[in-house]
Amino acid sequence: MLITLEGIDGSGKSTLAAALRESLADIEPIFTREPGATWIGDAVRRAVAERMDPIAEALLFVADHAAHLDTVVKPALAAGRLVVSDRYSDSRFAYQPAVLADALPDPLGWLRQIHDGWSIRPDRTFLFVLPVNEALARVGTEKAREYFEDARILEEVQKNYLSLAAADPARFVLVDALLEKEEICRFVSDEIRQCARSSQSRPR
Ligand SMILES: Nc1ncnc2c1ncn2[C@@H]1O[C@H](COP(=O)(O)OP(=O)(O)OP(=O)(O)O)[C@@H](O)[C@H]1O
Ligand SMILES: Cc1cn([C@H]2C[C@H](O)[C@@H](COP(=O)(O)O)O2)c(=O)[nH]c1=O
Repeated sequence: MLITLEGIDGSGKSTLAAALRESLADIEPIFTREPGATWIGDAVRRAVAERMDPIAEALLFVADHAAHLDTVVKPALAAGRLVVSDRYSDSRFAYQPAVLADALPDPLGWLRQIHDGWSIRPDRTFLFVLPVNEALARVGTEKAREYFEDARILEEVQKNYLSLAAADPARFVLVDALLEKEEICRFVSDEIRQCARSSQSRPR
């Protein structure tokens, strides 16, 4: 089973992933992330840091996804493991249209087409939702900000995420990211366990 965690920068995904390592230890999930599960992830981070052309940047994110599926996700699913990915294809569908609007007539359509036929659809996606100003306050100003960590871009990204969730309510579960970390972890752990039980009892 494939679980993904999505949401704007600073919404609490990595914090939850760390907490799930303990709360789901008995079912031994594989924890992974995009970008960064492969060396292509390093190239993506460089592209973001250098503000590369948005089409080149989008294609690097897609290349990272393909390598991530090949080296981590597919082998783990084939072995019957639960996979939890901190960011996945919905990050592309929410972020890249916010920076590709001037480059392409239909960025989301283009991105969906590129993923068609080979990507794997998650079984459940937890979407962390919180006000952009709170997310930016959490990210802080100590480290140099990536260009995505900007109020205007993140407002657009969050709007895109909410549209994706509205179009696919059977897959998306909205998480109130303003709740206490412990409460979020309890809620998501329970949902994942429930989802794992129902996928085991479903006829194959
Ligand atoms: N529920 C919460 N309440 C208050 N603060 C939180 C909560 N969850 C996470 N934080 C804090 O917010 C900051 C950002 O959290 P985190 O790094 O988990 O976000 P993220 O979604 O993984 O961000 P990014 O996508 O930029 O990597 C951290 O300092 C973390 O301790
Ligand atoms: C997978 C993916 C990520 N991004 C953006 C989102 C973040 O601003 C950065 C890096 O991710 P991190 O969780 O902060 O480490 O990249 C994106 O624009 N498109 C994607 O597909």
